[in-house]
Amino acid sequence: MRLVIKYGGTSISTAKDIQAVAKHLNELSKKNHIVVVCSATSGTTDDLIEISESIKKENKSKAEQLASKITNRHKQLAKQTIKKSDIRKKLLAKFDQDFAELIALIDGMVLLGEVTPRTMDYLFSFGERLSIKLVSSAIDDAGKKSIPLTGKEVGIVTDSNFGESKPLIDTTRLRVSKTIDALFSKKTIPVVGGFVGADQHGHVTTFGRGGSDYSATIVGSCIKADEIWLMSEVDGLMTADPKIVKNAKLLKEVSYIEAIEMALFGAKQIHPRTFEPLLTKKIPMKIRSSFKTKNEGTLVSATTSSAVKNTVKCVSNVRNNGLIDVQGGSMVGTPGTAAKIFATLAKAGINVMMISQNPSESSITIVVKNADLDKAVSALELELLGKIIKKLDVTTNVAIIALIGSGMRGTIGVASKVFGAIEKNKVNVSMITQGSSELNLAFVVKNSDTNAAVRALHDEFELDKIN
Ligand SMILES: Nc1ncnc2c1ncn2[C@@H]1O[C@H](COP(=O)(O)OP(=O)(O)O)[C@@H](O)[C@H]1O
Ligand SMILES: N[C@@H](CC(=O)OP(=O)(O)O)C(=O)O
Repeated sequence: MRLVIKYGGTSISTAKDIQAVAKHLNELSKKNHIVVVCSATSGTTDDLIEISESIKKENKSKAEQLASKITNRHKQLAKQTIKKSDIRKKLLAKFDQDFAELIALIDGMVLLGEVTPRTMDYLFSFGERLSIKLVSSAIDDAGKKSIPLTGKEVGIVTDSNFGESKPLIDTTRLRVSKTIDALFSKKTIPVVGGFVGADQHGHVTTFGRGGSDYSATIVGSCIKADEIWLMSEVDGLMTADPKIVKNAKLLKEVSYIEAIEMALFGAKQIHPRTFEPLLTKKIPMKIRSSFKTKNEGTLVSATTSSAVKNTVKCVSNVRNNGLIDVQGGSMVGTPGTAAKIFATLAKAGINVMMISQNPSESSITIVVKNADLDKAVSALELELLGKIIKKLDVTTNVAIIALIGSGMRGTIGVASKVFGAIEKNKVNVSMITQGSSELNLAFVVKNSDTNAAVRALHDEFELDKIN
């Protein structure tokens, strides 16, 4: 089989885990052609983001401090993970080159006072540059031939939308399949850095947070993989975040459309575009535990043969959003109002997570990420306030709670069950929507009510008894 196996940061953050991953890959490579895709080690991308924040605040010493934290963590991991001294020495020497470049980059950014989306993507790419070398060296150490490749080196070509790029899929397919086929014929295991690509001019780009999942499916579709596995600390897709609901159950099978809804509403922090490359080729994906390798995890495919007849399969949540209530008398019966609002937000590059319009048409409520709130409000204020909009009310720190499951389609009484359970828990709901496909029912609560709402719904729909 041709397999693409992606490891999240949580699977490659201790020497013991990296050694276990290398051993597992060694076994798998005896019968399969494998491509490994790695995220940065846990916390590294967050540290790199903090470096960019420190540079913006002209705090160079904080940025350098964070860079040495990353350096020390990786050197320590290299020393603990790699047993053969020649492999370890080579790895440490390569790390030294990367660290020198990271410090030079910080110097340059501070000197120019330049923290543009392009320089940020270049900075953020260091996490995966380091992790692929570590994992590839561990595979060599375990006795197999391997090579680390950044997204750019493997041939992932994207547009120049830094921070949220998309692949130019035909160019990417040509380049990636050529690189990987050549390595397969030399029995070398490619370890590809997730999250990162490069535009047509060779400038490093990223896919946005969680983007390594997307890298795995892009590579998988380019090489016509038989299966793609996403390995992480959890057993698979669960009926709710196991960190919130202790008795959350593993979902054995879900369809692509259900998985897309789950990703959009925060389940397992999967990148929302992850499933796109799989839809036409119908490549099955498994979401599995990197620690319990015998477990099958969750199968995500075009159809589910599953016996799971539950109306609802998952209660997911996305915290840290902002709610904007757009009001204005002249919006009533004025065609094109909603279009103008969304065009304004789209022009400002804002991703709208949820929308609802009050039946009297006098207000439209929009949910965006907290991080986009400032930009969204100022765009609406500049372009539309005093014209079609009379007033903007803003609430920060809200969470979206979503119930997901294709069985909800046409099922009567789901909403009343939901709001009955929520009311019993004294949680206040500020906005409700149902997707036209009836695959989800989503509503907004205060961040601080998230756990109570998720647990109440998990109990109400008896998801701990899902089969
Ligand atoms: N429905 C869900 N099923 C499984 N995990 C979930 C779900 N919702 C949230 N999670 C969380 O997703 C996390 C795993 O995703 P992620 O952090 O992306 O892993 P990695 O970095 O290893 O790829 C877990 O820590 C888990 O708490
Ligand atoms: N390192 C990137 C990409 C990624 O996908 O990470 P993870 O698989 O650990 O969520 C991030 O933190 O966003």
